[in-house]
Amino acid sequence: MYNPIKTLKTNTIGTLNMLGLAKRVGARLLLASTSEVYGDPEVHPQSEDYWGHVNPIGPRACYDEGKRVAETMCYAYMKQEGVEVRVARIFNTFGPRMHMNDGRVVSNFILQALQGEPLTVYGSGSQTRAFQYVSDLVNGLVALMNSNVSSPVNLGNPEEHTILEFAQLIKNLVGSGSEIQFLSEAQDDPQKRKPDIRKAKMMLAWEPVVPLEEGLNKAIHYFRKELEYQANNQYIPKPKPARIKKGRTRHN
Ligand SMILES: O=C(O)[C@H]1O[C@H](OP(=O)(O)OP(=O)(O)OC[C@H]2O[C@@H](n3ccc(=O)[nH]c3=O)[C@H](O)[C@@H]2O)[C@H](O)[C@@H](O)[C@@H]1O
Repeated sequence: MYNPIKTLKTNTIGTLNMLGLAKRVGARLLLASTSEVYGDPEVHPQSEDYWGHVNPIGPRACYDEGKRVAETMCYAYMKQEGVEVRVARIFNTFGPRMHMNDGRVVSNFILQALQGEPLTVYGSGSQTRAFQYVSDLVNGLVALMNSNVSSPVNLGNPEEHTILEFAQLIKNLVGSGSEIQFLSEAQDDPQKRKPDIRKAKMMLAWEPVVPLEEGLNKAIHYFRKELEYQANNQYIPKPKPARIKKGRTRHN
């Protein structure tokens, strides 16, 4: 996490401000919550009624607890002030136009594979994740906002892989000769994660439709183009033309 305190402020004060605004203008509020509210789960797959297993003082705490209190605030405003809320618990998502260098696994592995660098697996790589393509998520968010479901809903793709399998898959799709490098494991890294999406299926008639490989190929295509663009286009800042007042000459 780049800036834990700003992360905490955005999730708490930011959500509080938005709930206040929603109350004033009578808007329906969508909270982009996260699978991280389940922490390092002791229940698998994770359904919405699981309360989670979060270390409140660990390195992920400002994000996880920030999102948990954001959910708490949503339901306080709903009960006390009648604000309409929709809460999506978003599981790992990827796709074109994701940030190249945010350090998450999809962007890291694709960039490493494209550049012939080692793919950095933290720990043994036996931890699991399930990745959904961005357009599936967007369809789920639209369905949720248009529904009358005010309780939290998981949005994710239940196809689960180990991180090592995932590294090998990306390496193959890129056609890369990169090695796989094992680094020390991340502290408090959730060991298993997979959404139970029965609620979204039943109440929103939603489920992911984009197969993992198809989505990854689109993301790889995007990253390849970005790298080419960056290699061919150095950004050279041009000074703004001096604004000279009429009738007066500027002497520097
Ligand atoms: O989408 C989610 O639910 C959450 O996913 C991420 O958390 P995380 O699942 O840990 O995502 P990554 O940082 O992409 O890591 C996934 C796994 O890959 C591993 N990893 C990551 C990067 C890397 O270079 N190598 C590597 O092995 C991590 O240790 C972890 O086990 C984000 O940090 C959260 O913002 C988000 O809410």
